[in-house]
Amino acid sequence: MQKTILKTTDLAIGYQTNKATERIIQEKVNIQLKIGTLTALLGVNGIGKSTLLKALYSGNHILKGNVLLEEKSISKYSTQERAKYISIVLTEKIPYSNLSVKELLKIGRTPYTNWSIHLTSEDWFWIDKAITLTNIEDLISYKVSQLSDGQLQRILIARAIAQNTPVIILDEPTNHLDLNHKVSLFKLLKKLAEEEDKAILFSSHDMDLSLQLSDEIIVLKSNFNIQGTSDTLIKKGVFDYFFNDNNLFFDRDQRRFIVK
Ligand SMILES: Nc1ncnc2c1ncn2[C@@H]1O[C@H](COP(=O)(O)OP(=O)(O)OP(=O)(O)O)[C@@H](O)[C@H]1O
Repeated sequence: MQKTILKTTDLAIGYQTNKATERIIQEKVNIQLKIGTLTALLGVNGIGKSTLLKALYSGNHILKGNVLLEEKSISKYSTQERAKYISIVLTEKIPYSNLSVKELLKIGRTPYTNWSIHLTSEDWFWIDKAITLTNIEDLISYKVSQLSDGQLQRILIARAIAQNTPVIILDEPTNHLDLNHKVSLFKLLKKLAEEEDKAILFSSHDMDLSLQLSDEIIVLKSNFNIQGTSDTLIKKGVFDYFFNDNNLFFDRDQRRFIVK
């Protein structure tokens, strides 16, 4: 039985639009992230995936309920303490473009080095491991500003691996990658989850690959959320009306969407 490291309890997420008004994006969200498990977060544009990911790693945008990391409320962790548990890979452009790739990877170790310039052998161990696992040896001396979007994506994932946290959260990690790199990234994340005992959660619009390669899937719909294996969710018909579009049909046998 895999250990649950992060879970939500009747979580409602959203935004304070003005002093008196809250805009609820999702509510009654009860999900779990388990060690050794690769979990995909799926849902149509604007349904609340990024908002949920932010709530999970930072405690922001929580309107009701709780996010529990190791049974303790996420808001009770200091930023530094939390960074030893959760690393995050976001889609937004990063403000480090003058750094070299190696310097960016060193930033992954700051929860342990406290911004000291002296890295220990353990710090170097994790940086080297991240470089090897993500296959970025040839990019190490590049400046971040010289990277393509797809290369930057891999470097940011390497930084998260260097941070060596039990939980890794990624917001649309495959969105700049070609099919070949998408598949190798999915396989890398799966390997990391299984062999390094990590709980990995990523949001994605790559439905077919997510259904094929994830251990668990969380689906957000309007006023509804559900978690399970892809087999369970397919059998329950969760994907049948996913897009609310008559041109798109989910073929349960082929486990993929087909354009009519
Ligand atoms: N700062 C904000 N204030 C108010 N509403 C916001 C804010 N940021 C996002 N939203 C709204 O929250 C909803 C969910 O947005 P979110 O970015 O979480 O969706 P998403 O599922 O990640 O979408 P996508 O797949 O398009 O990236 C959207 O309706 C969006 O307009």
